[in-house]
Amino acid sequence: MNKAGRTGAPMRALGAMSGTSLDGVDAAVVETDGRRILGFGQTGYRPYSEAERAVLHAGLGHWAGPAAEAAGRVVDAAHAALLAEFEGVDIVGYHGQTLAHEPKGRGTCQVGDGAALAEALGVPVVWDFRSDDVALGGEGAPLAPFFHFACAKWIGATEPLCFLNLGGVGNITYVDPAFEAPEEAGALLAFDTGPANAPINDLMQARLGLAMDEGGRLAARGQVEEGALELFLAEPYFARMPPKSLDRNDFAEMIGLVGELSDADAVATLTGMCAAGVLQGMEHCPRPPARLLVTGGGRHNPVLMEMLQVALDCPVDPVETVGLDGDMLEAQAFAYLAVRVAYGMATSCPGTTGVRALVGGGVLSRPERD
Ligand SMILES: Nc1ncnc2c1ncn2[C@@H]1O[C@H](COP(=O)(O)OP(=O)(O)OP(=O)(O)O)[C@@H](O)[C@H]1O
Ligand SMILES: CC(=O)N[C@H]1[C@@H]2OC[C@@H](O2)[C@@H](O)[C@@H]1O[C@H](C)C(=O)O
Repeated sequence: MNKAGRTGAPMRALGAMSGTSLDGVDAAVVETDGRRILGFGQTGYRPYSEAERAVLHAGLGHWAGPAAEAAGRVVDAAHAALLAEFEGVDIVGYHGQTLAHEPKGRGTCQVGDGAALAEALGVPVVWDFRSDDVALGGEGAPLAPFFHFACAKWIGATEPLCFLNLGGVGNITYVDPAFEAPEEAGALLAFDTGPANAPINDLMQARLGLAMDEGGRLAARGQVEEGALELFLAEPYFARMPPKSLDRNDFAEMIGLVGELSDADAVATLTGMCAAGVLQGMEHCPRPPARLLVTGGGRHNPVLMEMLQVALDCPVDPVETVGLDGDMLEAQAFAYLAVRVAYGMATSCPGTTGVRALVGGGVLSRPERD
């Protein structure tokens, strides 16, 4: 930890994310003063075993109780093992695993014990990033947008652009880099676009015993079923104005919409639904973005990328095109956000989560022996 705790002093922050795909833990170092990105550092990945993934799956939708506690133990152990490989870290941002998310209802639930991780690593840990935002009337997600703003500055963007994350769920951030700071009104607009890879993975698993549609190869052989796509787009979520957010399984019944289709047509249609949600969402951008930069595993799916590119006037590229790491952007985001929390800076605002005021969410736990 930066012992002085002086706002503005650069820190070496380590962020860790266990995403909705339940594939594993990503970890990455960012050097930052909480405003600017000063550099990127070491990255790491620790996949969950089949048995661990089953425990996490069983925990989805649970807010407490044995299933949630078992998931928490898996998440804590995987993070403790992976993060111990990193040296010279001042602070850790520990997102944990979202088990349930109902911002306008029961709240939001990420398992992972930051206080225990701080003890295990001997480093201060920021965790429980989303609860304060939800308590203040926000969606609690997405939280990466403040980091996307810093990324836009880092790549020297001068025109408005969008970052699109295609994980289990999709989320988009419109950034206007003409603003000085992310919390200024108009600098950011962000929201979840709809389901992304989660329904594709779930269908591949259920029908073929495969984890994903690798390279979009099955979707490439199928046709999008327009009737199912229309029913999907009639979901009230798409008519709602942003900001708005989703739980991983909010659209689980979509698999039913493609239940009668062949494997190839079903996966093509789910892929089309993911793209359609993004395209629908982009209509909310205050100005047409100069480009769409795609992060998350969906950028490896050429069928999905092509569906976006043919429908949009601006270039659609993976974030690697501008020197960013699309496998690590979310982990880097929570490294960056941890420093902001430690310095008492905002991590969300009305444009990103719909919260009424600026919020600096997150709990800071220091180890006893710090
Ligand atoms: N080569 C590939 N071809 C097709 N799809 C891929 C490929 N690689 C990854 N994916 C998809 O991306 C998913 C992983 O994406 P990612 O790691 O961004 O998700 P996540 O971070 O867990 O989710 P979220 O951002 O919603 O929390 C995989 O489960 C798979 O569906
Ligand atoms: C509640 C929750 O965990 N939401 C995740 C999820 O995964 C993608 C999308 O839905 C996004 O809203 C969010 O994660 C990213 C990291 C975020 O908060 O920006």
